[in-house]
Amino acid sequence: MKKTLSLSAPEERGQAWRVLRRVIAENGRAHLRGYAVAVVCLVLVALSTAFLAWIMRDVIDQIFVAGNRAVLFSLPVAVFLSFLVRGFATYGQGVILARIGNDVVARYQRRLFEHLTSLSVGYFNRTRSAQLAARINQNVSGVRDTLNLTVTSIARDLLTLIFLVFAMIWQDWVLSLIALTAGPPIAIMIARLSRKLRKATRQSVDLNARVLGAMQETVQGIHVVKAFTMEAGLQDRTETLIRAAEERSNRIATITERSGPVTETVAGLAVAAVIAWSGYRAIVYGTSPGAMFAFITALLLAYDPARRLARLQVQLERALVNAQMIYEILDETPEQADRSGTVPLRVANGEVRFEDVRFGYHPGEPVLRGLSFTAPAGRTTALVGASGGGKTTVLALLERFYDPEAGRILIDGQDIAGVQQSSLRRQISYVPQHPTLFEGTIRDNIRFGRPEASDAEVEDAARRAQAEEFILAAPLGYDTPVGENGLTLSGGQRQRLSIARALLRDAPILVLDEATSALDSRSEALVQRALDEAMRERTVIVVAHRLSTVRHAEQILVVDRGRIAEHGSHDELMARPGGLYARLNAMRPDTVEDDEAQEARARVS
Ligand SMILES: Nc1ncnc2c1ncn2[C@@H]1O[C@H](COP(=O)(O)OP(=O)(O)OP(=O)(O)O)[C@@H](O)[C@H]1O
Repeated sequence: MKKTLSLSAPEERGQAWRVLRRVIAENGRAHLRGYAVAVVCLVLVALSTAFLAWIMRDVIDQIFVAGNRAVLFSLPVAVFLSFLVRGFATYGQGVILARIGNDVVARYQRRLFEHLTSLSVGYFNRTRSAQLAARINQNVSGVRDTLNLTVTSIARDLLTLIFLVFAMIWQDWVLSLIALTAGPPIAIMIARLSRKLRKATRQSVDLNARVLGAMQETVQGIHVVKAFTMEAGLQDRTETLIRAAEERSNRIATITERSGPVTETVAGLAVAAVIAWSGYRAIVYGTSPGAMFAFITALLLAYDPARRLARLQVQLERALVNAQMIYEILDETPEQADRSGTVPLRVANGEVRFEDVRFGYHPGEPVLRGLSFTAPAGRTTALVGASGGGKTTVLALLERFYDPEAGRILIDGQDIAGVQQSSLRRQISYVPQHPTLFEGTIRDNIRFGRPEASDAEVEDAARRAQAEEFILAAPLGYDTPVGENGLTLSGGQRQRLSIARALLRDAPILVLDEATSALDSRSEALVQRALDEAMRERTVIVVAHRLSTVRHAEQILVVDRGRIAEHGSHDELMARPGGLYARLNAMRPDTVEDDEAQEARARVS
């Protein structure tokens, strides 16, 4: 954003033209026919308007001066007909342009949605999601306006103006010259206003996006807001934003409206000069009043489209800023895009290998510092270690949410950087720490695991994930809609749905980030049973928080500051006195005995 603001004026203008050309190139062709009809309508509007000015000469000279009865019927009918044409043509262009505009909005929404889903996780880390949605919402309408304003301004106002200027020159070229002196000062003024408007528009969109984003985040986190009595504090912070957004909107309105007084003043001067000069000629040389009347009618009629063109230029400027902001999102390239020549991943056993992997989310802040391990096929590998050591990051790299800076990640000997991402992710079931539920029914949410799965398969997965009992107890069973973020479900229930989704996927590799939040013992036991089912006969890499998961893992890796500090089975690692694992275990609030007691409780329930 800063880059754009610091551009020099000609560069900015060049950029605005490029955006305009791009919007037209990308959308114009699909609507060529619609635009052609709209242009015909607009030309009719322009012609009928110019015709009205033209006919005024005969109205004055023939009816009022010459008293010609023969035209008393034909001239009013001609005036009426031109109004009729103008009315229908205005309706036609209005409806057609609105429809095209709506289609353009829909196209950009589709494009943006598709593009956003293709962008890397890193992009969303850098962007506040609520603000992104608000920004898109505001800017998409800008693209629609860019196209429609261009068509309307060129086809209706510019043509009307050209026709009227011809009518004026035809009537009296000296008077036309006087009238046209108003043009250059207005053009210079508009150019200056446009520059100011570009900056204000960008700031306004950003501020409004922050206001809407703040509201959305507050609604989403309403429990925390209330629990921490954050209402007043949040209101204060939002109030600052709202006030800044209001101030920007006022500024935009002031700049936009500033074209009014200047246009009026300059145009008023030109009209006054025309009246003075033509009046003088009528009085001194006795020129026909009809010619003068026709000229002044043309001049007054030209005034409206000229004023609209001046305003349109200003509005177009705003729309182009909006369009440019949309392109800034659309031009964002996915960091993990498939390279050319990638092949599908073929998994035979499902062995996962990290070779000297180095990675950091930000330059100069390494998170993984040469991490190597092998997760044997069909076995469970548990990652344990102090918070912030990089365990979740290991899972994220395996899913290829990010690419390592150095080192390789191999699945059955194939470097995941060289395989198609979709094929990689199809071979992995992912159970995140915080399960996400989407708008739709319980069945829909499980089916995301494998969209082509039958109802019976969905239900089987739910049963194996220990979720069937609460699903059947829900009002509509599997067809019960889940609230936004699954608010109607408990934490444990959400986790079990998330596990059911992974079970349905039935991939050879299971990546599991165990929830740290404590569940009650019955729920915990049910989740554990669901996990045991999910982990059977697969390669499992689990960030383990439950002691039972750790103890049952064939291999435990202790991750410490981005490296594997120790590895082995639970018993092997416990046997190392003073070892990191032994120390970590000593710090755990739940001891092995507790864990066993918990398992016993689970068996009872
Ligand atoms: N999306 C991100 N952007 C920037 N830094 C991140 C991101 N995710 C994690 N980090 C940083 O990377 C480091 C490792 O985080 P990671 O989540 O992998 O640790 P962890 O071992 O899983 O911790 P925990 O047990 O608390 O979940 C931390 O210092 C964290 O601040």
